[in-house]
Amino acid sequence: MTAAAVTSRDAVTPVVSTTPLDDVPALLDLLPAAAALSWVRRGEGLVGWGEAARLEVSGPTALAEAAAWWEEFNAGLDVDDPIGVPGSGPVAFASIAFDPAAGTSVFVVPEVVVGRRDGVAWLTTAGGGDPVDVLTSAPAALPAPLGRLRYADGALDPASWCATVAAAVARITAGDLEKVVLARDLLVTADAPLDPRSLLVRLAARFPDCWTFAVDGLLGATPELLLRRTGRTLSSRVLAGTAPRGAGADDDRLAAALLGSAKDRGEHALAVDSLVRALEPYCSGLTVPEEPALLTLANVRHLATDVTGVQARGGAHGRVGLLELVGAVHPTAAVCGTPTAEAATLIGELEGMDRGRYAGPVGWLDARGDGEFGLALRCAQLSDDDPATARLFAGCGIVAGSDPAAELAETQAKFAAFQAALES
Ligand SMILES: C=C(O[C@@H]1C=C(C(=O)O)C=C[C@H]1O)C(=O)O
Repeated sequence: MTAAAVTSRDAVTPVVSTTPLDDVPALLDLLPAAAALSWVRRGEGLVGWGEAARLEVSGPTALAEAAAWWEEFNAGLDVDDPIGVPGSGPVAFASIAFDPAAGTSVFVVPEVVVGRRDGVAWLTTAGGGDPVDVLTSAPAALPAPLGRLRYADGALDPASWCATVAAAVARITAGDLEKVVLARDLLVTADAPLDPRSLLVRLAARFPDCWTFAVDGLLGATPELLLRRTGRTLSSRVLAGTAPRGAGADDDRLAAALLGSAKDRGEHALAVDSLVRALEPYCSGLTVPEEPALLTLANVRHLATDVTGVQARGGAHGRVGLLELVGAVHPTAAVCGTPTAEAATLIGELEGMDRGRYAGPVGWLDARGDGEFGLALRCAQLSDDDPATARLFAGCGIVAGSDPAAELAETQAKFAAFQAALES
């Protein structure tokens, strides 16, 4: 575990201070070009920049270590938070590895956070950040045009990836497992550095129903909410089962076919079951709709189930924190498979790439234990070494009835979400 100390200009107790704001421009427009942090949907949420503290953590106890670090960080603060809503006061943005035991998870406490919730806006500064002029100093110059974009295959070319899907279907048919989510990556290089702020603005405009996120160079707009905690209320939006969009009446036909598809309904049920089974022990009540709904996005349509629960008081699970809950529910069968262990092993065997933080939980948490974590999907990891390059990710659930060519097309439709932001 590596943790940067909380910075404080005068080495006294670090102060975290929240101030109400009357008039705030669009949150994403405030972001500086570098080190953007974001969790925004329909103009509300949080953006941040600067680093008051940072934790990078990996290993079998990564999330427990992160929870202890966050608690310790907050214990040492002098907090002034007259607003007291989820996301005001001290906040950490987090991007957790798909496999937290093997990959690196990143937690960042920004120096500056601007938030908006139910129309109320605020500014929080931490670790010596100067609130004065913070909003007027943030905007940067317009980025250079990206020029020509060059794409290259990631770990597997399309034909090899289709062969891995066929191999997975064979393993499922043989009875080794029920479902596995297989992903692939695509490399993109532009003529000029990729500008996180303009990518986020375009993603948010095209995907208003998604959460537009950025943490430590992982940027995207995810439609899937792994877990939100507000007080004792827990909520989740589970997605699995995907169809392409069509034109005119064709689109309606595709929507009806998705709702009626036994293959997609089965795939979806496995994802909902995995979430519900993991969450149930922590809840005094859980509401699970019997039928999935359709979630229609610009590039694809999903089967969606919104689950809500009330976290139990008292007992062994009464004081469980948000990070522990996130660790308990992740990975659901929406991004891993069923059974979880067999699916995770098969992913390691077949995918041929390191998922890093793709398909891991991404979001934020505050000092009260409220927070929101989505799954890092429809995203790209910007390169640390070359600011003009990024790695895009897309995956799909494979079950007995999966057709490799259709799954490849599904990954292409999912890549298109980020590609539209690069190309517009
Ligand atoms: C794995 C991804 O998406 C997941 C897989 C889905 C599916 O297989 O139908 C749908 C939504 C997500 O849960 C991805 O977008 O990369």
